[in-house]
Amino acid sequence: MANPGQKAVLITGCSSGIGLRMAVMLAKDEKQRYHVIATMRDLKRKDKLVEAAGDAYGKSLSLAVLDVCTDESVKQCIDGIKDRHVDVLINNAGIGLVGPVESISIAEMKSVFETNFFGVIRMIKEVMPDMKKRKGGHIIVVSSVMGLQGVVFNDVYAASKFAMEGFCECLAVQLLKFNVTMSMIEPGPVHTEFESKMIQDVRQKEFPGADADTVNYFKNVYLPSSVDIFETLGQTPDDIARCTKKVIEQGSSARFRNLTNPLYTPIVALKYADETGGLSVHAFYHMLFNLGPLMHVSMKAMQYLTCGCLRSRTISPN
Ligand SMILES: NC(=O)C1=CN([C@@H]2O[C@H](COP(=O)(O)OP(=O)(O)OC[C@H]3O[C@@H](n4cnc5c(N)ncnc54)[C@H](OP(=O)(O)O)[C@@H]3O)[C@@H](O)[C@H]2O)C=CC1
Ligand SMILES: CC1=C(/C=C/C(C)=C/C=C/C(C)=C/C=O)C(C)(C)CCC1
Repeated sequence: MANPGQKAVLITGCSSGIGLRMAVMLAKDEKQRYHVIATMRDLKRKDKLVEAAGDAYGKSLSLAVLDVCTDESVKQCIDGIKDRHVDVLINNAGIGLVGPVESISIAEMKSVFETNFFGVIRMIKEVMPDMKKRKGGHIIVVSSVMGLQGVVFNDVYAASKFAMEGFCECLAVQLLKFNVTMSMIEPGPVHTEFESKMIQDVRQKEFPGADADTVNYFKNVYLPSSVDIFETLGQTPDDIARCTKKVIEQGSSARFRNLTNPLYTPIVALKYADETGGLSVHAFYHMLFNLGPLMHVSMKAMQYLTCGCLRSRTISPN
């Protein structure tokens, strides 16, 4: 339970990655400003979190079960919190999906939306009415740069994040009237289980329904480039946790969109440099299919050309 003066912070998806590091960092806040309700869908996966939390476990960090895909689970978790009082809701739980669209079933696509889109909405619907009544609160959503700029072969994942961006962009305006702040965290590639699950998943699949050329472009052109991007630009989950802590500290003056990776910002900026989409579609095509190994160099060049002005538009983890 939060002590007087402490903020109650509820985080979804704390069994690994970004959610786990956010929970630990906030629970170990030097000024003890937060009580963290770290949630996960399966408490059998709690050991890594409990170990990382150390002394904070049972004091400034408590655990609860929460599956964002189930109405009852969400309601039960929020009902279990004293006065249902959540000051900061961090929607972090999410799943990835890559591959040729032809080989992905509609059921698989729906399960991505069920977690990444409806999961967030389910949480917001449960917590927001109390925040509006209290005239205060902060809703944070871990979106992605892929919620702002699509990446080839990530069609469904990007769509689920775009959907959330649209939803939250609408809601942010209404919430302002109730003194409730909405902030999106927009990481680029981050080294977590998200990356290892993606690689493992691709190794197991045979991509039925997709033609040989498409499978070849996916496996032999996209995947090596994606691995390269993770190696060149990848951030740590601690970087994202630090950015998110800053956003919480900024409270009602926090920005709506918070890009965490200045090295990825030029890629997102292409869209705003040419709103017709011509520039981004053709630049991505060129980078992927024409540059190959030289993509590395061209990304570096783009970063040098754009570094100063764009870096000031990201939230720095340092
Ligand atoms: N890693 C990256 O490159 C990037 C990630 N993101 C976003 O960051 C967020 C966190 O991902 P990340 O830490 O990287 O990946 P991880 O796979 O390490 O963590 C995802 C977390 O979400 C949980 N989760 C999945 N489904 C549900 C569910 N139905 N209910 C509750 N929890 C669930 C997982 O729990 P379980 O252990 O039970 O599966 C896990 O704790 C996601 O929203 C992702 O889209 C954004 C940009 C880049
Ligand atoms: C930028 C870029 C590429 C890949 C980007 C990747 C792989 C981004 C991953 C982002 C993640 C993992 C976000 C999670 O939410 C390509 C297509 C290789 C080439 C064209 C330029």
